[in-house]
Amino acid sequence: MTRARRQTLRLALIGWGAISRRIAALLAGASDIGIVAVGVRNAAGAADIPAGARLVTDPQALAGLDLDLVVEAAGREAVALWGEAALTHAAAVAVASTSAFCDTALLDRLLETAQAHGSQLLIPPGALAGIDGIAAASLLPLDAVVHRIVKPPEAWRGTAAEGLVALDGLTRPATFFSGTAREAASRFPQNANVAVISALAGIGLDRTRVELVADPAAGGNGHQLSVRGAFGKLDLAIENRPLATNPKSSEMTALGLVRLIENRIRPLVR
Ligand SMILES: NC(=O)C1=CN([C@@H]2O[C@H](COP(=O)(O)OP(=O)(O)OC[C@H]3O[C@@H](n4cnc5c(N)ncnc54)[C@H](OP(=O)(O)O)[C@@H]3O)[C@@H](O)[C@H]2O)C=CC1
Ligand SMILES: O=C([O-])CC(=O)C(=O)O
Repeated sequence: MTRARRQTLRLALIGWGAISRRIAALLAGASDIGIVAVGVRNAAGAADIPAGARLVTDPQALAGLDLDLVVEAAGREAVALWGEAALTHAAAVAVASTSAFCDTALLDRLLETAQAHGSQLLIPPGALAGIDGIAAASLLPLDAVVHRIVKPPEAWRGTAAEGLVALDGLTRPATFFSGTAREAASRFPQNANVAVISALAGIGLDRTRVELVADPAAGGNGHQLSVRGAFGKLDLAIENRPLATNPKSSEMTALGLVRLIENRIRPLVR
């Protein structure tokens, strides 16, 4: 028997900002992946979507597009607005704005929709590396997960950090927040989506500890993860180059999403 695998993955992107544009640029030469729709809330800023893609502003317009995958890279509110329609009309939905999952009722509702429609909600690694290791380790009891996020002061501008630390004129690293992953992602939805990713891979939103640091000497957006448990010890550090068009978001987030997209269609999953 020959299994049928599609020749071309039918992909929709929700949001046409820094991450979606980077994904589209990285996939430009991929003949086996077609961006068939881009979902926006304001069509005015989306004149340059990929040729052949349909511009949609209503989540219900995802119906009838025969989608294999929807990738959300729009913002926390967009997950509630687009999530259920996407899980109804596509085989899988990957969410970048994972801070939305601090709302447990929303996550439960999306999982019910996925269950009802035979689709899957995918949590990409975001700006992180090593999430596969944490998720595997969590099959045995975990004692502690600590996630330290270190970014240059400009990455924290326009966020609640401004009320906690004087970002201008910092000469040393300043740890301005220490708390649970749920608190971190709720209060810093543009900078701490990753806290939800490490938390859902490991010991959950209320047991994962997060520290947020503004460091004038930081060469990029850094993530330091420390995991302890019955599996052993995991320590990792990654320093990501920010996206040129959004210093809050890392290049790695787009790269991780491209890997996820390719793995949905390529014969070799890596
Ligand atoms: N998981 C992770 O590790 C990471 C997650 N992120 C998250 O990914 C998301 C995208 O990041 P990035 O591309 O850098 O952000 P940008 O701000 O560059 O782009 C977001 C885009 O989404 C659009 N948008 C906002 N709301 C909606 C909506 N309801 N429907 C459709 N489009 C909408 C905005 O359009 P406009 O405002 O013009 O309407 C904007 O063009 C953010 O939530 C960010 O916090 C980022 C980095 C890492
Ligand atoms: O890109 C990063 O370093 C992480 C990020 O912005 C987020 O989690 O929202």
